[in-house]
Amino acid sequence: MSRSSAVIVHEGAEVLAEAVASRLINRLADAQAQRGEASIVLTGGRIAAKVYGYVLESPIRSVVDWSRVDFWWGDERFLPAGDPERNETQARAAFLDKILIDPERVHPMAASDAVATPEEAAAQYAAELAAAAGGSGVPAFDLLLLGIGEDGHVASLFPGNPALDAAGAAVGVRHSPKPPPERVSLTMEAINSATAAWIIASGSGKAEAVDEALAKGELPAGRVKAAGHTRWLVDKDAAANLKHLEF
Ligand SMILES: O=C1O[C@H](COP(=O)(O)O)[C@@H](O)[C@H](O)[C@H]1O
Repeated sequence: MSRSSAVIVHEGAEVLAEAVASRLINRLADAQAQRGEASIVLTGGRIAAKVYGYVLESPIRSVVDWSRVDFWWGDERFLPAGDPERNETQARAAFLDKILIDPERVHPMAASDAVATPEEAAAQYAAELAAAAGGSGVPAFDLLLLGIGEDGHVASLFPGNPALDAAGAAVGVRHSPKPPPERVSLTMEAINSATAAWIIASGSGKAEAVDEALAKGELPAGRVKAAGHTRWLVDKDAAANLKHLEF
């Protein structure tokens, strides 16, 4: 599989979210056409919530058999189950609780009322990933979604945090500059093993991070290079500093 990367600029946040939702549905439908099942890694954040809303409302939603999709998470805030700040809670409220899925195929990261530490949650997640991959490593995700922070973080891999260079599939994160301080994340290695990684960025607050990551390959976001393709799906505000692009 050869790695490729591209940037696709959209008019605004709503167009971006609707377009990503359509792409996502088609990507999963194609995977199911080939293998009978599909897998997706979900992300948290504001634009992701919009995307999930558009998936739910999409007229083509039924081209995917959602009961044969495995749902994983790229990162999680280490908080009690059901906490509104958990990425799992957000995705369930936005679409998972409203479509026909197989609960056995939903793989949330452990909550802080289930395990004692983010490291324990990460170890448990790595074991679940390895089991799904047939014994070790991570499954070849058909699609991995990522938001990007103003500081260029992806998943819960923050600039300068030791978790950024962690080995293995998942890592416990401490001292996150963005609350809550304790989190769980896929490692960069696991992220980059995905068949497709899409970084979704909306708004002027993300413009600097998008530019630094793309132009200089810096920041955690600049290290995302999926095994198959990497797509930067952005709106005009987030792309505003990309001087080499005309749009
Ligand atoms: O904390 C997180 O932030 C990022 C980006 O969120 P946004 O609201 O600024 O778009 C998100 O991608 C990540 O999953 C989440 O845990």
